[in-house]
Amino acid sequence: MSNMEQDHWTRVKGRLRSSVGEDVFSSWFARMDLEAVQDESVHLSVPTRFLKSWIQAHYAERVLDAWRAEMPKVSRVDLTVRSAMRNVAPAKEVTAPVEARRIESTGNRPAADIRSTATAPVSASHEALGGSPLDPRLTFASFVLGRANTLAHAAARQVAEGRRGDPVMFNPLYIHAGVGLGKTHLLQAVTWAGNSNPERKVLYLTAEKFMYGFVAALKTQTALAFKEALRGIDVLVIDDLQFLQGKTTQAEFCHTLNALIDAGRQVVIAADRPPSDLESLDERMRSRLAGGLVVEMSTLGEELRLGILKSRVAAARAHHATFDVPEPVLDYLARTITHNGRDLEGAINRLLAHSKLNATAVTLEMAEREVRDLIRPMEPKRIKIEDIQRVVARQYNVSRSDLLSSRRTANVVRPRQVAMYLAKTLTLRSLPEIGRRFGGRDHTTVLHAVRKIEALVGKDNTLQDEVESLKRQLAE
Ligand SMILES: Nc1ncnc2c1ncn2[C@@H]1O[C@H](COP(=O)(O)OP(=O)(O)OP(=O)(O)O)[C@@H](O)[C@H]1O
Repeated sequence: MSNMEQDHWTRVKGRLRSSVGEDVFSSWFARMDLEAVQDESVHLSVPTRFLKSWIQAHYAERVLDAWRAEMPKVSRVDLTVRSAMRNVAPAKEVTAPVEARRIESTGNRPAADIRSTATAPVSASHEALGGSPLDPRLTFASFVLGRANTLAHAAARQVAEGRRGDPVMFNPLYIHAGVGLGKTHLLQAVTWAGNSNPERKVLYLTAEKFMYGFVAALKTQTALAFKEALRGIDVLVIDDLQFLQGKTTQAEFCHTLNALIDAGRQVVIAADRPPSDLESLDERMRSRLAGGLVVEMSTLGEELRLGILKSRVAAARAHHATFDVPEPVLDYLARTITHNGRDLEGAINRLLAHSKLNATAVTLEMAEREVRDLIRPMEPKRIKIEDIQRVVARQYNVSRSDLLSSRRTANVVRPRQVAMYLAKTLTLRSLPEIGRRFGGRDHTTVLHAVRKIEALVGKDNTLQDEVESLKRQLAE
């Protein structure tokens, strides 16, 4: 690779860093390498499939924009997985991405490596069907109930307790929530409980396992057997659906889902967003997913956080009888570690490690010191395109369907352009996706709107005030 290409690459990284911020950059782009620049194509590589699919789903356009700003002739960016090119280790690759995600998303090894290592026998049928590994601790018994998850829990229980041949009440059951709010816990609880009935077969697969299991099966010509196996089960549980990538895999997923639902089998799905936001799936698929019961688990309230902490302490005490965390310390942790369940678990693991290794009792002072980095500022609210359309429609006194319609009168055109501009600047959605969400418009229409409002905001104080006010309303 020439020095000039290396210079370009350094500058592209600089652009990416300033466009996404240091944290995002170091999480997703720090391990990205430039392989080659050929004519109009740039070849980049990353070390894991997980990074590849994440970058493709969330940052493809930004990477391309950064290259275009540097080298206008670039029209495409190809992303490959380094390990896959240099060494083939299929068994590892299936599980590695999940591990990577767990660690990257917390910056804190989940186990703190002192959690219980006891493994209950995994259901034979689950194993035989090639299900993803199950954590024996993630059961209904250890799932703490609160306002955030009552409905999801009730629906999950209902599915788990169903019997072969029972009419299926809601299909699919689709649970969505932000990172670390208990989706995997609930789905694995369904799997454990469902498989405790010898009559039923419940299969838990991460979307990655579905993808790689399926792709591997295709390569070894056993796709039919894989599909048959899937169809022979009573409940299919799919975790992290947002990672389902690739046209063939998605088409297969749709066939499997349709076949199962039509045959009266239950499907349970979890993802980090509602079906309507799963951009990479086609419209028919999204509506099929939304056609059962869609339940959101919201952020963990303080009481629920306290409950989770207490259950973690109780679980730790089963192996470390002298371990104790005084009430005021638990209250302090529940009040300050607001982010997700994984951080709560990490906090208890650290206190346990510290008190064991130093043979000291847990105090408030120790807790404050040990968990300092888990206390994060509140993340800005994730803004949805629907929210933007609602707030803009209200401000300009038009209806949301006006914004999505083909009407071209001035009182509708300007609000529509403002809404598109906000969708581009406040969300990570791509131009084609925004176009689709605004009544199926072309991406060039969105680009035109974004540029127009960008230019006007610089000159027109009234519009600038309106846009600022909309941003404030959306942040509330
Ligand atoms: N209601 C709850 N009761 C008990 N533990 C919980 C609860 N909610 C979350 N946790 C714990 O928080 C941790 C993270 O939860 P989990 O892995 O289920 O999150 P997730 O929503 O699947 O996250 P991701 O989006 O990263 O996959 C786990 O240790 C889990 O046991």
